[in-house]
Amino acid sequence: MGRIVLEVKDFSFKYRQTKRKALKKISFQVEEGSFLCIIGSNGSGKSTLCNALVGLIPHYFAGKMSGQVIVDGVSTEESTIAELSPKIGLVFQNPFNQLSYTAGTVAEELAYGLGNRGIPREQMAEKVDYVSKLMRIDHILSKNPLELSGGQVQRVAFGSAFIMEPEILVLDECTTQLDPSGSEEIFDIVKDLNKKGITVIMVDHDMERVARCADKILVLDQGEAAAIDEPKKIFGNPEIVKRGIGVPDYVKLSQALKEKHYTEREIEITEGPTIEMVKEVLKI
Ligand SMILES: Nc1ncnc2c1ncn2[C@@H]1O[C@H](COP(=O)(O)OP(=O)(O)OP(=O)(O)O)[C@@H](O)[C@H]1O
Repeated sequence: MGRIVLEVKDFSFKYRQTKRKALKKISFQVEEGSFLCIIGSNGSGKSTLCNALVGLIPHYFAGKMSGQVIVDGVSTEESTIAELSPKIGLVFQNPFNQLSYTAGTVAEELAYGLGNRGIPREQMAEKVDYVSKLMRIDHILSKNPLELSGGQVQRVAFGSAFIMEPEILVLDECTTQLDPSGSEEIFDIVKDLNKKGITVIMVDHDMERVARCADKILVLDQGEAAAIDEPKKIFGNPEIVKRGIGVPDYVKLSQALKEKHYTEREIEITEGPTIEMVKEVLKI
């Protein structure tokens, strides 16, 4: 087992304005360099958990919390957001929430966090150049961030989180404004970053993608952690699948085949990670 970079211990949170707890006694650990996907139906607490992981809870959102989130050995409650930012960064679900609203250009927007960290100008320019090329926004560096399309803002939002080079990147449904090919492009970047050693925690509704990317999946259900396990265990477990989460097509396929009593010998299976999951569902 690898080094634990993030630990959530018995964590509960209730927003000040609501009666119901948004998160209830959540506990899990994340290994360095792994890829955790968080899934669950609307309102199950996914964004709240993201806010807690990066310290926005308790430092920004008012409410009642108990338990702990420990990032790289340090409790988020006892650190400031600025102290946490080299360790863990969030790409917001709504990319407009990521904008500083003080930068006049995309280049300034990307450099905003670096400026706060006191990075020298020359180094800043190099980082802006690298990240803008990676995110394919180098052609809009001189534009006003408020005049961009939703998809462009999403790329800028991602770039401004990534430019801070956090050890853990938390992505809360970060491609909702992008078309399918733009979305896949961002996920390819995310997978690449993960291969280079960055720990990724990603909220996503696309179960095919979740099954493809995740080392582990955390299922949230009405603020509770219903399960945390490998994709094939999650999608192969009918009890978990009942909890309002979508199911990848190959799981539906393997379940249909199972009902018709097909066996492995009768199905011509090509290679790929999903085959393991088909087998898990078929128990073959
Ligand atoms: N800023 C807030 N103030 C008060 N209550 C909030 C706030 N954000 C979320 N909640 C409440 O917390 C609960 C969990 O919401 P959350 O947004 O974390 O769920 P989610 O799983 O991310 O949903 P979705 O899939 O729709 O994004 C909901 O009952 C929601 O109304």
